[in-house]
Amino acid sequence: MTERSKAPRGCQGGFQMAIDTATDGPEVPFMKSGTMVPVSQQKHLITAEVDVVPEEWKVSLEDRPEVSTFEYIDIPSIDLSLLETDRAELVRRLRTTATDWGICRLINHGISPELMKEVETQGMKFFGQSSQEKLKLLKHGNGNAYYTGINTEERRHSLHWAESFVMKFGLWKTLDLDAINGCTIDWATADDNFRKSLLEFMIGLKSLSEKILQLFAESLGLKADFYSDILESGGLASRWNYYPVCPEPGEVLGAHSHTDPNFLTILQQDKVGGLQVEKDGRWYNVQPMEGTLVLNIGDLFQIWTNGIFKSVLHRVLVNGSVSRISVAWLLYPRSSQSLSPPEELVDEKHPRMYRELMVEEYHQKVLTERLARQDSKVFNGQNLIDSLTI
Ligand SMILES: O=C(O)CCC(=O)C(=O)O
Ligand SMILES: [Fe+2]
Repeated sequence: MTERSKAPRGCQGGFQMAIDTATDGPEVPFMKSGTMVPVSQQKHLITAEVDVVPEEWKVSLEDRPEVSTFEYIDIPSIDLSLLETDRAELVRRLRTTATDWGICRLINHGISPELMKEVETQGMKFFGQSSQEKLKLLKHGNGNAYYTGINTEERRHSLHWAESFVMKFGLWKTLDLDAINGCTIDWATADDNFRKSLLEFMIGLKSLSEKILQLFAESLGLKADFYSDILESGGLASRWNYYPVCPEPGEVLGAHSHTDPNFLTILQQDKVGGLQVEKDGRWYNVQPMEGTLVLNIGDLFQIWTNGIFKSVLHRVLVNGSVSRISVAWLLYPRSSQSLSPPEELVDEKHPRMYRELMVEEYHQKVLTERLARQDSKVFNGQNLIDSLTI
């Protein structure tokens, strides 16, 4: 094994498998025949280099965003400074948000504007590299850091107008500079100062997550530390998304509608906008607001709360004049975590909704489902969750 292909500590076994499903996100890893074509034999089309959108990349008519029909309703904003002044109100708001929307904007979350700026700047530098440089980072085997942004002629479904860079940092408890070095070793524009900033960012993210997990537990009437083990034996990954300027923005999507198959996602987006969420059958824009983060509930959280919290369906529109970047931080419980809801969430009025399963099994199902799909629709976790209903 060469130095470069060494896996960062902690990224092994069942956890690795679990993390694979979610970090691939909206990406659908199948080819025409249902088998993967080796990367060396694929005909690459780099999204950013395409002038005329090929027909097969276009989304079907019923999935095309009709911009003129959007209503303006903002997603809820949650101000975490309420922690000091009115904790009960904060808990109440978080519960309503997670139940009604599955998504909110976090204000006063504790991560500094300077660190957020650094993440955005470095992300732009990464995607600004030449295609040649980025193609060196295509996924080979079980890599813990890889680039996706190529589309191949073999694919049948309409493709995402996006490039991504995924890093699987491993377990929270072993998250240190070594883990970051392992994931960024081939990131040519990254330097040690940036790696230190990334570690600082993740420390901030952990402290924010600790607070959020406690508040969510309280909002459900559970012990405050009910979810705390996630920040010990669970893990963290991130997906850096780049949406190049698109010559025909109304005909493609940056990400097709999907739910996140992990537990919780914390998203940083730049000021461009494009993220939309579904609520009661309608799509709403998630307006960017400088310095804030977006928090969204994933599939595992919905199952674990007996369906009280909602894994939100979302998608990304692209635009014709400016590129966009976002960074999604993905939280996972350990693979062997049972998703049976605690007894406090089950009673006669609220019987168990889903059959018994563990994180690992859910992620296996996601992988199987993704590999099996041959039509133009991208995998939607809500259908899979529905299939678990008792
Ligand atoms: O770019 C965005 O705003 C959302 C990205 C997303 O949904 C994802 O990475 O799962
Ligand atoms: Fe997502």
